[in-house]
Amino acid sequence: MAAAEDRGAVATYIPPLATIDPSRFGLCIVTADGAVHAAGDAEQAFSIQSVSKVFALTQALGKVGDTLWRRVGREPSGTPFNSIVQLEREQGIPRNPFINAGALVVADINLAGHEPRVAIGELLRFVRYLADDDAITIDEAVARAEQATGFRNVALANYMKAFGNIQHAPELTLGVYFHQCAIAMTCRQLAMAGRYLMHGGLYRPGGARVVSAQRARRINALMLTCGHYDASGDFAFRVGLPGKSGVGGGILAIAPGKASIAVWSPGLNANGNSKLGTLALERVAEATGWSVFSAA
Ligand SMILES: NC(=O)CC[C@H](N)C(=O)O
Repeated sequence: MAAAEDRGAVATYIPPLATIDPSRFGLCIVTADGAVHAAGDAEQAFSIQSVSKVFALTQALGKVGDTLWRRVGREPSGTPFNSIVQLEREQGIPRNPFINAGALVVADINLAGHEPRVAIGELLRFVRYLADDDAITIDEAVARAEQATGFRNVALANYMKAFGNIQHAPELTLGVYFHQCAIAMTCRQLAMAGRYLMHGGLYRPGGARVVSAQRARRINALMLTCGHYDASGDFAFRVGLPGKSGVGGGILAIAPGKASIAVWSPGLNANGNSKLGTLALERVAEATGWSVFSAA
């Protein structure tokens, strides 16, 4: 197949991300039988950014169950990841847990009256467990940079606080959010961490239950409909898999019952999703027939 020339542009609004080499590309596929297929820079750690919203949502649902949906919607937003416009009309209830506003409410739920480091530590332990890898860390430089430059997120948190949908001091909730975005993982670690979503909520076939089958199904549904913001429709059209992107250039995609796939290429398209990563997933889905809309 032809090599893709245009890799998109790296995110520059978070300064450390601006320095990442756009020519990097990694792919890892963990299939249902546990086999791991890695290619390119699959062992290189990158900032998972908004991919963390999947794990944070799973953690928050574990804490408060379906009462979470009183504070966060389940509809695609049709707006960019950092948009504020719907919040005024919709009384501070974000459309879904994968736009920044929704992820901030999820972070507020995970904070649960503790110090931010408690919630962060809990999420990091959860991700390490899912990936079966204690080497996963948080990139403090990225977290600090987001804290220093994340004015839109500060605005979102304060705006929702005014509606009563942020319960802690906004700076504490933001601290949780910025640190979860700064988790660094390799494609291998990310694909491993996504296994519970391919196995109907199980750690591995016959293994421990991470979430109920219903919850895994619902998280996958949200990834399909909302995981790529205002490009979620296009991602479903081209790839046909539940997926969650991040501005670090990573995407986690799930083929239920078949595979957990992580791809990383730092160059982004206009919607802030990995350009080459999306193309790679499109080709993987085409070659394997894994689209959830396939007849097979
Ligand atoms: N889409 C993303 O990955 C955005 C995450 C980033 N930390 C932000 O809040 O802006």
